[in-house]
Amino acid sequence: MYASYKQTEMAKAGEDYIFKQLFEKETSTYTYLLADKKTKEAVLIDPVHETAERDVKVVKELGLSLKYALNTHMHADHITGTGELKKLVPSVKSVISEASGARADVKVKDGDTLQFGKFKLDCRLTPGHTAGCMTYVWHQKGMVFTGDALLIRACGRTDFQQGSSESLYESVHKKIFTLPDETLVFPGHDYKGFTVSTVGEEKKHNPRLTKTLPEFKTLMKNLNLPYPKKIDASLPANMVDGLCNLELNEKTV
Ligand SMILES: N[C@@H](CCC(=O)N[C@@H](CSS)C(=O)NCC(=O)O)C(=O)O
Repeated sequence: MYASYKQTEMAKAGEDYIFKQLFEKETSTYTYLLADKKTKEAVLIDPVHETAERDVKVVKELGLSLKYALNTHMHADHITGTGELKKLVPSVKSVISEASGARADVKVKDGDTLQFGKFKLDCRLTPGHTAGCMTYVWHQKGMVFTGDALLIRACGRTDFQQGSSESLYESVHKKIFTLPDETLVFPGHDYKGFTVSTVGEEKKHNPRLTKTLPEFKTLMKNLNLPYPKKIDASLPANMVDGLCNLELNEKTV
């Protein structure tokens, strides 16, 4: 039984935070908005270029101040919205892992934290889908944003961008499955209509990650997925925050 989106929405009512799961239909991508209700500081995780204006509208309607726009990794299927967001809200800082090799205002490493209001996101490097995949853990609210490392009842493919099924298996088992079972899992995509899972559910029912490592490696080798339709445009654009002409203030935290 899945923890439902409604349940997540209900959990926030009357509390100290805002959480929204937003969807981009063409590439089935989830963008997440998290905010401190009191200080109004907010972050977006995995915004998409085409829906950046929608995201800014929501941020403004809720009276929030967008501090960071985070990428979990260098996406191959869509252009990130972080560059477009920086145009619309110039104070926003884009974030990606240092290991991704991509440009951003803030480059994070394993163990770094990102603060918004009284809240913190813990950065956990989870390579495998790409070498620079970062999972963001919101311990205070028992949520984890897994990007494409762990999908609901699936996981990210490992056949390009320095993908490695062995690394992915280790990343998920050591960095995600070690979180408390009740932790809500919010992935970067869903292609089947799922919105949220839990660590406990995925540990028990994920048809890929419950296999042994040799079985997992064989399974991943034989996925035979077609390349994402937008890969040729996405990879070069995402090296530079989704745009080619932005001033970036690169730094590490
Ligand atoms: N058809 C989509 C791409 C679908 C795809 O390959 N998704 C990736 C994540 S985005 S690179 C993936 O890892 N999928 C795993 C799976 O099991 O589906 C498109 O053309 O954009």
